[in-house]
Amino acid sequence: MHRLRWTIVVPVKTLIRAKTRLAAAAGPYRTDLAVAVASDTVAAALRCPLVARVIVVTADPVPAERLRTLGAHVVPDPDRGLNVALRTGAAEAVRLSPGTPVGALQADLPALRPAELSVVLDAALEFDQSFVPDAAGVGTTFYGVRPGVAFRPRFGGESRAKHLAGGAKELAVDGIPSVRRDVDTVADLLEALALGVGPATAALVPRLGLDAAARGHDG
Ligand SMILES: Nc1nc2c(ncn2[C@@H]2O[C@H](COP(=O)(O)OP(=O)(O)OP(=O)(O)O)[C@@H](O)[C@H]2O)c(=O)[nH]1
Ligand SMILES: C=C(OP(=O)(O)O)C(=O)O
Repeated sequence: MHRLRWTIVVPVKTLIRAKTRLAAAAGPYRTDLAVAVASDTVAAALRCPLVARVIVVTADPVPAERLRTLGAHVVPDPDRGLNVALRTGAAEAVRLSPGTPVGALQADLPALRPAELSVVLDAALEFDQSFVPDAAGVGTTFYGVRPGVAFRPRFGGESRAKHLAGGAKELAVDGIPSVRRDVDTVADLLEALALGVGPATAALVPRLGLDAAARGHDG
């Protein structure tokens, strides 16, 4: 059966405020790590056959340039919070390709597998609004809508409950660990490494103090 291809909106925080929970482990490489995980996320999304376009929303010129080079379309972030950034990206998606489904994907999924994203996007076409909970079962890593349905992301904090309350369908979570593995802490990063991260994150990992951090407070 013919399947619609998606526009995926990826929000990328200004680097000076990014990945603060990994600051102790990453030290001077904190901003490099934020760019690396976003690069691996965007590159994997662009390799997914059900993705027609990736729109990055950021106010920061450094990830903007890097992610544009990978093939993303970049739009400026109005800097009024994550959900405003996502709605800005979704409005651009509708402007560029009316009638296509639009999804929001967190930027910190360095183990993302294109085939697992395909499973999610295929399932998401069955529902007006749907989402994937993060690995902890508290937050959200993907939220999407069918063409013509209002795009109402509710990311931030306990967003799994917020998306359920907003009427979005929680998609089946089996077999998609790479879509759910967001990386906020050292423990998350170690789990992503066990799944297998993309090349940008893999290149940076030897420089991070992961062994010390895993033994210490943040693990
Ligand atoms: N464009 C944009 N992206 C945001 C904003 N706030 C958060 N994000 C993105 O949303 C996702 C989740 O962000 P957070 O967990 O809040 O922040 P983080 O930088 O990953 O980590 P912490 O600093 O440790 O909270 C990441 O993809 C961020 O890049 C925002 O105001 N604008
Ligand atoms: C913003 C969210 O994620 P994080 O856990 O990265 O803060 C969220 O899950 O809604």
